[in-house]
Amino acid sequence: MVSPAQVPDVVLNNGVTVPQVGLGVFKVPDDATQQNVEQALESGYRHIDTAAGYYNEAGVGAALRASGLRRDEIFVTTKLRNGDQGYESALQAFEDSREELDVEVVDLYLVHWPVPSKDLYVETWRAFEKLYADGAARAIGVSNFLPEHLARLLAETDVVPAVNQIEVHPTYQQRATQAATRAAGIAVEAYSPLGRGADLDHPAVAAVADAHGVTPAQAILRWHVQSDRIVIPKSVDPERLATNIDLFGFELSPDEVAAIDALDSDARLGSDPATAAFSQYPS
Ligand SMILES: NC(=O)C1=CN([C@@H]2O[C@H](COP(=O)(O)OP(=O)(O)OC[C@H]3O[C@@H](n4cnc5c(N)ncnc54)[C@H](OP(=O)(O)O)[C@@H]3O)[C@@H](O)[C@H]2O)C=CC1
Ligand SMILES: O=C(O)C(=O)[C@@H](O)[C@H](O)C(=O)CO
Repeated sequence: MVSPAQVPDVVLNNGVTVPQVGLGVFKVPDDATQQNVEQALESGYRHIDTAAGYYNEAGVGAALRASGLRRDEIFVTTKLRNGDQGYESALQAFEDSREELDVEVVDLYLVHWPVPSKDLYVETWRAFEKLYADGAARAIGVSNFLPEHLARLLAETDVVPAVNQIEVHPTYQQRATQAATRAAGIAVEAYSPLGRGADLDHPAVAAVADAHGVTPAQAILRWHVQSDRIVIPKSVDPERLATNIDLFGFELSPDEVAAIDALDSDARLGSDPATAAFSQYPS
């Protein structure tokens, strides 16, 4: 087990701190989520990333209650479903998430996707600003926001997002979006940080992993950590779960970081934020 104290905190632009490595639970069925999160907490994780659209917030909440840890020892992120964008509907959806999670306060609440075709993300952000002002969310942020979406939010609203959670892995690095995010003082959080497993077999990754006697996943996750990104790998395998956070006993050289940087090849795995418009309600 990694001691939670070994995992560095990232200080967000409002002073709230978040453990740099967290557990993502996308695609973990609700009835398996409690066990997954409990195992993660035992392995040293203190940061969990879920979403209303993952339909497993209740499992996360059950693990929080069963853990015996104080609520303020675990950082919980959840996200607004695309179909709930809009001022009143976002406020109601937040209440629903709070109930599912069984928490008073959400640590980080994200607008899951911009859905520009609906043109509701500015109005939605106003609701997020209210939740933040009320203290119901300790930090508010966005996900899948491209530079143009960030620019509009910055121009038309008051609270600068604390986080932009975007797809980043060795073969898809979104450098322009990372740069625009950081330029606005917003932390970059990498989702699908292992390329959903697809980047693990790359020979350049294997070479770095072999040099340090670690797994390819550890090599990639250490690359994220040294590149100042918050990172939220998913694993339901207890051994992989444990090693994915065991990143603080080795360090990549600048050449090794550069070797992984060089794998960028525009290999997006997820949806395109410029056009994605799915509602995230079960069909
Ligand atoms: N905001 C957004 O739009 C999005 C957010 N996310 C968030 O990011 C999180 C992580 O992204 P995700 O897409 O799940 O992909 P990841 O890059 O985290 O990859 C997960 C896959 O890699 C496997 N894996 C994990 N660790 C290892 C390891 N050490 N060795 C070999 N295989 C491994 C997992 O299998 P196994 O479980 O069997 O170990 C799973 O198949 C999500 O769970 C979610 O919280 C993800 C997508 C979009
Ligand atoms: O995992 C997420 O957080 C996502 O938003 C997406 O992966 C989404 O749910 C999806 O699968 C779109 O194709």
